[in-house]
Amino acid sequence: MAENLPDGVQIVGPITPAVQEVLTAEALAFVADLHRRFNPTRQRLLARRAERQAALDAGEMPGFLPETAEIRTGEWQVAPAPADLNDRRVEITGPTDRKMMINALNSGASVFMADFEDALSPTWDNVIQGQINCSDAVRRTIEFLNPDGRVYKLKDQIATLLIRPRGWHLGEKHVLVDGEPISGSLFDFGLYMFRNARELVERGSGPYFYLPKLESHLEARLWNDVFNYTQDALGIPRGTIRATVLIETILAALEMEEILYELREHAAGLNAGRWDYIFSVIKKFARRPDMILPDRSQVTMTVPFMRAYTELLVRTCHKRGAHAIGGMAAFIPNRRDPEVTEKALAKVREDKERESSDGFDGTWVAHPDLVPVAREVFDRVLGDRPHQKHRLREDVHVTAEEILDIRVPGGQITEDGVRLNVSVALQYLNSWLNGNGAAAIFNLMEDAATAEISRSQLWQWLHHGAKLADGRPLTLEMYTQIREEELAKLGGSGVGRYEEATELLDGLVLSQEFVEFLTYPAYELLD
Ligand SMILES: CC(=O)SCCNC(=O)CCNC(=O)[C@H](O)C(C)(C)COP(=O)(O)OP(=O)(O)OC[C@H]1O[C@@H](n2cnc3c(N)ncnc32)[C@H](O)[C@@H]1OP(=O)(O)O
Ligand SMILES: O=CC(=O)O
Ligand SMILES: [Mg+2]
Repeated sequence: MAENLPDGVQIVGPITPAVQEVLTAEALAFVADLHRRFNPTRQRLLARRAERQAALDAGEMPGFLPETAEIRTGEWQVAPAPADLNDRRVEITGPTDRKMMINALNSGASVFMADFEDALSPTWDNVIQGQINCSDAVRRTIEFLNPDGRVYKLKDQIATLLIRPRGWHLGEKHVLVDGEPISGSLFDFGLYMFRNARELVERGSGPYFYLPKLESHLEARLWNDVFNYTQDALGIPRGTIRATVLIETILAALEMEEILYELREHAAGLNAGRWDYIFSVIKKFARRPDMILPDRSQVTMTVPFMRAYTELLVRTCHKRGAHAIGGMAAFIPNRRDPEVTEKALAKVREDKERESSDGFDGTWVAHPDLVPVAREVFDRVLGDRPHQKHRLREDVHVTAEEILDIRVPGGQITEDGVRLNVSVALQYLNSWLNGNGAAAIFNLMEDAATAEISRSQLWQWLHHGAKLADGRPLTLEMYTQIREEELAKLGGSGVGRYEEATELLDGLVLSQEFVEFLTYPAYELLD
């Protein structure tokens, strides 16, 4: 393969046997073609993100789009769900690690989302091995021998597989097309399609995706164009691909109907991606001294602006015949600590009870031990029905002002909140640099989205000299002292990759400009 590369394609990562297996000349030609066709539009849309950000920085407020009013008032529905995506009451997510994928597929969840995004540190090894694991899962041949001798195999009954490729903003630096990094989205999506689409169709399923971090319906249109082209190129019918879009940016929350409309032939639902949503609220209004969020722990799903967005999501989906899928409660059980587990189960139950009674058709869990509680709660509401789309939620009337009114009643910034953000960000960055994109930190699931909240709050609070509950403003001196103390608690910069994690965090927090994604500078340090 390496000696037979398509014109204009270079591999700049190590050529291991796994790389040779995945990146055949044909596969590379396929993804390079996708990149050449669609990257110019991707670049234009990323530039448009920057323009919209500049307008928000200048004080403009977004709203529902006047130019798409006809889509919102028109009569249309998304395509019906395929049989193996009709009942999605419990969805487990996780990185594309081989053992975890087997555990997730066997977990009793209806769906498993294999994640090349928030939960994955995109090392060269992880993205390539992730493709092999996904292909083996599709063919049901995936097995794993644990160092302790345990053998992992698939059960007869497994979850339906969905794949989450990287967001539009990320590149894959190990493969260059005409001298530039290939789009991470097109690389993950294209390879999965090339290797598995026909096999999935023959098995009576299909290529199913979650689409992350969209900021507008034009970005959904780009995905739709990519889907149509790819299906034609692979000789499978249009509409075979099914995609669930994460509504996890505040700008996308104002374009939910338009996003479903753009993808209507391929749309399988929307998901309320709460963590990136909170991050996006912070990022989009980072320059606004009047739009500062309190401690992360106080921004719960029951604060008014999170209620407004999730209620609108259910109503929008059901009006258009799409599934509404709930998000991730971050509390995770600990098999070695019954008290932690009991608390996690109670918290997750509460979260899933709210979602199911709001009308969601299913939800996410982060750990196999949470599948039973989520299933029990959704079973109680859904019974034998696969979903509850008949609940149109016409009682919901959400205005753009309600989406944008991000005040948290009684919210405060505390020293504990600052410390927690510093410690979580350091621990997560260390984990990510070591190749683990999801980690249990203080009994919570942390991934790229939750870590973004922690580091962006620090930037915002420091940048605006935000007042703590005790009246002190957050200053550079206070941040530096807290960062030193928290780093010392973790063993200091000599441990693991904490030295780089600390430099990264300082860069993100102290920079004059808000860095758009922590993964931009962090990826430069990744193998
Ligand atoms: C904001 C968002 O985007 S949310 C979606 C993205 N985030 C995620 O998907 C996170 C998914 N969750 C995880 O990665 C993990 O649960 C973590 C990192 C939070 C905790 O992992 P661990 O500390 O290893 O958990 P723990 O030790 O309790 O694991 C017990 C067993 O469950 C397995 N397990 C834990 N989580 C998962 C999962 N999500 N999928 C499959 N298996 C899992 C472990 O592999 C382990 O298996 P074993 O007994 O066969 O060895
Ligand atoms: O991807 C999910 C989120 O909450 O972010
Ligand atoms: Mg997310």
